[in-house]
Amino acid sequence: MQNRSFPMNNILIIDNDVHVCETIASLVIRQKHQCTAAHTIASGLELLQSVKFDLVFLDVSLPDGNGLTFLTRIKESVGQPEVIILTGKSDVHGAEQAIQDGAWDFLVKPTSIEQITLSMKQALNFHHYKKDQLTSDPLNLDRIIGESPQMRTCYELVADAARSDANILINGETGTGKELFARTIHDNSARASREFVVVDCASLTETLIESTLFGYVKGAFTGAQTDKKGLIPLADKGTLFLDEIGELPISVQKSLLRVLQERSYRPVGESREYTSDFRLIAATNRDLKIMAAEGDFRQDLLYRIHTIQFCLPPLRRRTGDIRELTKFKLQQLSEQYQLEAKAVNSDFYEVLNNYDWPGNVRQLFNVIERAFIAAGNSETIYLMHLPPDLRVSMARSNLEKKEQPAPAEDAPQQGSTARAQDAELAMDTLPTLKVFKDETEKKYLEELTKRYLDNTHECLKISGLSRSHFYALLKKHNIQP
Ligand SMILES: Nc1ncnc2c1ncn2[C@@H]1O[C@H](COP(=O)(O)OP(=O)(O)OP(=O)(O)O)[C@@H](O)[C@H]1O
Repeated sequence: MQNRSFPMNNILIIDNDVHVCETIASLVIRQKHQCTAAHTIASGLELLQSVKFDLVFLDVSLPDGNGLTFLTRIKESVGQPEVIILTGKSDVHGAEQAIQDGAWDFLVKPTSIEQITLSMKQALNFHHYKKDQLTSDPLNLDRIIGESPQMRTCYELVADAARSDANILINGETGTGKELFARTIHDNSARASREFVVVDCASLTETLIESTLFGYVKGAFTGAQTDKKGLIPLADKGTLFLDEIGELPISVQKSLLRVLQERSYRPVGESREYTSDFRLIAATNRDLKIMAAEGDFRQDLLYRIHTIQFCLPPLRRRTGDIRELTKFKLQQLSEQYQLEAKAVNSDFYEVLNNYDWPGNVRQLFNVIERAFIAAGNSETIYLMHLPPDLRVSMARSNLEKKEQPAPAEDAPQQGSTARAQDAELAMDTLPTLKVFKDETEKKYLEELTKRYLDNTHECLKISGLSRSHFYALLKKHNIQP
């Protein structure tokens, strides 16, 4: 990104500390920008409704509320400004979370003048760069639904990713759209006319890796009755998508690293080496940094795959998108089943918004489809058309939310599971988090496969897992499907 100077920008400071406002205002004016201060959230929001701001400095502890809770509304206001959070030491965790939700930066008070100036310049550069890009070369995001600020931040990264040839790592819980985003990057890139090749890393074993990735020639081994092209040559001039890279056995990671470094391969049974010019996108729902620290993922492979990295937000953190996603799915279903469009009863969305959606968009779409089918010829979908198991867990989760203080945003579970975990956590010696997570995951899968014996389809629907991820987990925990 070039460091350009821009005509006068319009900057808003929302902070109840008059001294902070004056310091920032004098800086802003020295840079020949225009500045306004508001000392409460309410007065700041009122200004944002009618005036186009390019940048907002936002305090966290304001007299009428926590500034972070208004981040979304601020980013959605008319000027779609960048936001720099001003925070005290005690709010740093929340501020870090805000960065994931689309804030540009956070500054811990007291902050140096240099730091404020640098952050402001970078945010304004980015703001104008983004606007230029949007007008010059719009992205095709036809298949992706969502206008929440979190999603808009992801679209900006998609734009960067599509214009570059850098390796990309997409993080996100199951069903958040990692594959959809990977395809969208490919479709918007210079490689769009070539193949998008999906490699299911969960199924790559040591014995399969070479033949799957590189292909083989006839007679290379028993059963090789014809030549077979591997996935790496298929991806030549296109994109290689490594799905669920966190499930890749450590023994296989070294071979993969070599291919990624050299971009060359030799089909099994061939003597010649070939090269393949592919662009790499990897996806995972696991924290590869933690895995690398624990020795479960190669550090060198991690460096290799994450030149650009972004994290897709879970649905529960962008409930504002649920309505559009539901409408999109209903429209798709009425075309698929050739039925009249169905409307949704008014309290339907409220219930959907209050649920935690562990399986994210995939789970939401499955639930909508089940409700659509259950509604039969009815023109309206009512709450009673939602799957009973989901209604029970939604009701339970609603009740518990009312009874308990709100859990931390990234608390992994809720409801009865959380209670069971609470009991386990009462033990004298705590296990490592990894051991605890693994044990809980195993118990969940054992219960799931016990309840829905022989019904993989149902297991996938309930858990919100993809088929390959489900089987990878069964393999990991040695559970018979
Ligand atoms: N923002 C979105 N707009 C429209 N559809 C979406 C969106 N996000 C996800 N989906 C849909 O949800 C389903 C799951 O998406 P996808 O397979 O890309 O998720 P994933 O993160 O790769 O899941 P997993 O980790 O389990 O493989 C797909 O049908 C996809 O089209």
